[in-house]
Amino acid sequence: MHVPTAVIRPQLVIGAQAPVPTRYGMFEMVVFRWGDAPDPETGLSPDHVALIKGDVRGQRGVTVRVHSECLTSEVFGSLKCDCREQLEAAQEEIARRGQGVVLYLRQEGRGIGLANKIRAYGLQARGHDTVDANRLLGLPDDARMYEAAAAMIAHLGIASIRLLTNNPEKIEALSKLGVQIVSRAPSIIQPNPFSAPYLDAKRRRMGHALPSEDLTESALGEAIGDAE
Ligand SMILES: Nc1nc2c(ncn2[C@@H]2O[C@H](COP(=O)(O)OP(=O)(O)OP(=O)(O)O)[C@@H](O)[C@H]2O)c(=O)[nH]1
Repeated sequence: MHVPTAVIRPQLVIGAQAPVPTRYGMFEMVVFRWGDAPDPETGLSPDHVALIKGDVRGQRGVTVRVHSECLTSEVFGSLKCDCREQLEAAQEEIARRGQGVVLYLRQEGRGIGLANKIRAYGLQARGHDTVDANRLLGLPDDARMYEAAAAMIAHLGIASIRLLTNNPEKIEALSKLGVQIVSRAPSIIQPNPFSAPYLDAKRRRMGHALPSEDLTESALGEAIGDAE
């Protein structure tokens, strides 16, 4: 699918496009530039990515994963969260269906930036959960914005989406921005002993639609079982 180079809105510009072979098959990668320059406070890059499979223009119910950057898991293999596995599962599913889009948004650490996220990890290492760690730093629980995602969906001409997410705020934010969401599909990753407290906090404190069992106990139980 060719996406014409254009200044779409004052804030959104298509920078580049090329096919990229991935371990899940071939995707078309389109880079969108959002805003003029990295935020001087956070250093956040305005470059977002659409990883496209198949023809999505004018299509309804296109499978879309709106995914926020997580350097720790996606580059370094951190086990503290489910981000990397969610991204991989989305690519895998989209490849299997032969149609869909991953929108990869450069808003690390739920929008607080990498340094703040690592500060928050320092507090989590001392027993605070993901929400309290942000608050102790004087930062919002979730600082993400989805204007760029909505503009990218509009530019790709996608009529409506089937969104892969467990996060009700993501659904609400995208809907408010005019994205037509026809259905939601869960993105459930089996917890490991390090991610279990984080997934549990996402469920209890951030309202994510995750299994209601005590994830910490079950993951720790499994890990203990494995070690025996
Ligand atoms: N501040 C903070 N950010 C985190 C932590 N763990 C992961 N993240 C960030 O959380 C974000 C997760 O993004 P997504 O997977 O797109 O969204 P989500 O809110 O988990 O919702 P889903 O669509 O259900 O996956 C990424 O930006 C990660 O970098 C943490 O402990 N603290």
